[in-house]
Amino acid sequence: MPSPHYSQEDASDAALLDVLIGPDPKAAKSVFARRDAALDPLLIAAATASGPHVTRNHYTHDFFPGVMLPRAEAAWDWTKFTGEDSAAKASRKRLAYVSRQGPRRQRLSLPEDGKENDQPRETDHPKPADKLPLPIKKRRPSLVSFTAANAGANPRPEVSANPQALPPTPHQSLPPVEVKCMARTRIPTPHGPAFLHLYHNNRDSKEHLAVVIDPAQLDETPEHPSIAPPIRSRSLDAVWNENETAMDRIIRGAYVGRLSAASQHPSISTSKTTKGSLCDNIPSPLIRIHSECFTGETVGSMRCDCGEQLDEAIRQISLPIALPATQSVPNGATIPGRGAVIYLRQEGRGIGLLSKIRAYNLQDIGHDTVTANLMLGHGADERGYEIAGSILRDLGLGANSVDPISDGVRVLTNNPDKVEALEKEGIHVVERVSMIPRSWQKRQAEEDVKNGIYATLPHSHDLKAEVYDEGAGATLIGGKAVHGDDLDKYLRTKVLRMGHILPLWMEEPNVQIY
Ligand SMILES: Nc1nc2c(ncn2[C@@H]2O[C@H](COP(=O)(O)OP(=O)(O)OP(=O)(O)O)[C@@H](O)[C@H]2O)c(=O)[nH]1
Repeated sequence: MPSPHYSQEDASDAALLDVLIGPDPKAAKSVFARRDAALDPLLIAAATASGPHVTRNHYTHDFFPGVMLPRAEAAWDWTKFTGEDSAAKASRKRLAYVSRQGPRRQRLSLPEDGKENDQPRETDHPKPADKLPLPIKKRRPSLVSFTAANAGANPRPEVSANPQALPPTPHQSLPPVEVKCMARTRIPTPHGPAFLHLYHNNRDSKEHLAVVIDPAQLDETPEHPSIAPPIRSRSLDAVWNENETAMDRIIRGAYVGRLSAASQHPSISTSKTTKGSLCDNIPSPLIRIHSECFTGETVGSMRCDCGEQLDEAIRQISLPIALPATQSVPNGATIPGRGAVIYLRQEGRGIGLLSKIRAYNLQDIGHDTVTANLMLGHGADERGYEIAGSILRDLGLGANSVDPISDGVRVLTNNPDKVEALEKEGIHVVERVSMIPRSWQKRQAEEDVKNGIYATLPHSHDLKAEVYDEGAGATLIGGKAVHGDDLDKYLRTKVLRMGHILPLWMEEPNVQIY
């Protein structure tokens, strides 16, 4: 019964509500009354209060959108359902979509009741440089280490259904990282052929990659394995389901040798069958853990050395390896270079491209790369290497892999933290190989010539003459050396503030660090 102070319109609304939520007259005779009646008002309220015009932050707007506004008309022209003609439509009062909230700028600067998103974010108001905490590296929570039992050829990375089964970890909510290579294909590069592997994982939704350099695999057949054991993905070569066909395996890249119209050999599911005849004295595979850098690798930015480093890593890994004479290879041998670049999608040292772009602007007004990150509320370095560890294990490159193909790896990096992180993942680092910027190598060589150490530039060693040539912005794969003031400042900061191991031989006194 409507309350006596209701208007007539209210009363009709109340009557409608009553019809919608009141007891069903037919059901009234039944033994069971409607049990969902109490929910109906909630459902109606939810249905009417949501819709394409309502967002989480705009729930206090009038819930009926401006259906008559020109912009909304095409989508919400209800007159065509009511048979209203255009004159009647034009004479009808045009509804306007009116917000009862204050302007966003006002709400952000004057948080009323601590509602989410009403608080200014740290990135909106960078901290002054002199109020910053120490540059402690903020990393993603470290993950539990893999065991031989759970590493290797998992057909599908899955979260364990039984949390009891997980080994104890300070972050109980995180399952162990599992990766699965979804596809592999041959990529010809300026430095030689590579195999690109695309990985999925159970930790983030990013597609991390492995560029495997092992061209000996191209000449391999099941009957004629190569001298060094091939670097292959266990999860890719696994049998994914009992119905998979040879063509399924070929399409995802689980094949042996070189794929062509005339040659298609699906791989066999265990790496043992494709394992080459182990030769002693084969150096451990050379690897690099590389973090995505859109600006350096795609745009050719000379603010950092990332593009050059990616190119240089692929180049160095592709260099042929001379094997000394041993019992198994009495005359010695030269085998193609072998190793991998694990390409992690952790742009901007893990802070993302948006924040990195903001950080660049802070750098332009005088802050270095570390300070800029801190001012934006980020850590100096927010990267993690657990996924890299899992990918290396999947490729048989960790001592704790299922069926490892080497005892350890040689790592191309100047960053000691990376070495430490890999060791924590159970990947044995037998050697750290420095990544000296090409322009520094050239300058060093010129110094040596000046000092009479060489008569000419020492182009005879592994760096080809043309690689020395500085090409502005030539940081892309197959490019030359990159050089510039911004880059020098960046490199100096990495050495002086981030502990990267590089000789600052070209140090000039009085150069301000940015
Ligand atoms: N936040 C931020 N990230 C940057 C900047 N310049 C490059 N990066 C990112 O830094 C990452 C590469 O890290 P670096 O610190 O250059 O080198 P590293 O990988 O730690 O060490 P190396 O193995 O020796 O190359 C990439 O993800 C780049 O996008 C910068 O100015 N600010």
